[in-house]
Amino acid sequence: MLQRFLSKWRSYRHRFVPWIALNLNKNQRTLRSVMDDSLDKVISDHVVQTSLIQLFHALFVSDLSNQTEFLNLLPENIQSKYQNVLPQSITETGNGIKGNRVDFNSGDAMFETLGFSINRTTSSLSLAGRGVFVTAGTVPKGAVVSMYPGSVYQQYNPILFQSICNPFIFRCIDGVLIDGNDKGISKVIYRSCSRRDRLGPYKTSDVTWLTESPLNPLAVGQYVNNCSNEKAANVCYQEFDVPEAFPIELLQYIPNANYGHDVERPLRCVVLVALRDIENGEELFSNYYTIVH
Ligand SMILES: C[S@@+](CC[C@H](N)C(=O)[O-])C[C@H]1O[C@@H](n2cnc3c(N)ncnc32)[C@H](O)[C@@H]1O
Repeated sequence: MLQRFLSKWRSYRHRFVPWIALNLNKNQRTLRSVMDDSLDKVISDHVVQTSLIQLFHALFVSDLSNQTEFLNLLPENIQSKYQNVLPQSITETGNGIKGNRVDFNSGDAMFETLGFSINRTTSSLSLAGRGVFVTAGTVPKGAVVSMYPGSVYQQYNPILFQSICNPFIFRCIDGVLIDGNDKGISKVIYRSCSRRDRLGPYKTSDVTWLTESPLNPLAVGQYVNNCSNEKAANVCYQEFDVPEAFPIELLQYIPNANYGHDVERPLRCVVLVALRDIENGEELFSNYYTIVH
């Protein structure tokens, strides 16, 4: 009996630990099955990376006047990438760049770059709290539509206290956990890990997903609700490890930070990918269970 339970438990590689524990025998029709770990990804890492860089670049450029101090500290070859896109209110002084505040709207940057916007509001499911909706444009099939923010725990990191009554613990296919709770102890831990990992003046992660107005508008994926028999999944989760070559000036929009200070592998992110075209006004639904056979 115990053996059967353990083997079933191990085959649930993905998603929400407490939710799965409570619903193991319910709603079998909402299970997602993949035949092998390697078949879990529906788009390539290259496509994920290109799409994130495209959006983060737009966020950086539309906020350039607030980035001047940071930009001035970057190597010249990186600074020169932004010379052509400096807004008019920014004036060059020698090698450095000085500027006045320009209005910054990350939602606009998202719409202009990706062709859609998303936001959190009351779910269309009763008693499900908030959910994430497409609020402008259409999300094309295969697009990165959201990111799952939070502290990243390796299998050997302790997470007991943070996980008590916490519905936001996401389990990756390899057992890495991401705590996307924006309240309580989870919030305090994320802030301190993010601050710890700064490379001098360079932020390596974003903390604004802990607020109602994240700088990176994709970083609301922890609010996506589970599909049901009536509402099929229109997005799925996919792991993405941030490569070393990721532009340093854009790391500030990554909504994840390692819990441990000595992690030797690349930073884990999780993105949500559209399984079909998703129209303006539709709520995003994922699949909280994935079975790997
Ligand atoms: C990761 S959170 C999602 C965000 C949540 N809706 C909120 O506003 O905090 C997971 C929790 O959302 C709720 N939830 C998700 N999908 C649901 C569904 N299909 N029906 C009812 N509740 C759901 C459950 O309370 C679950 O523990």
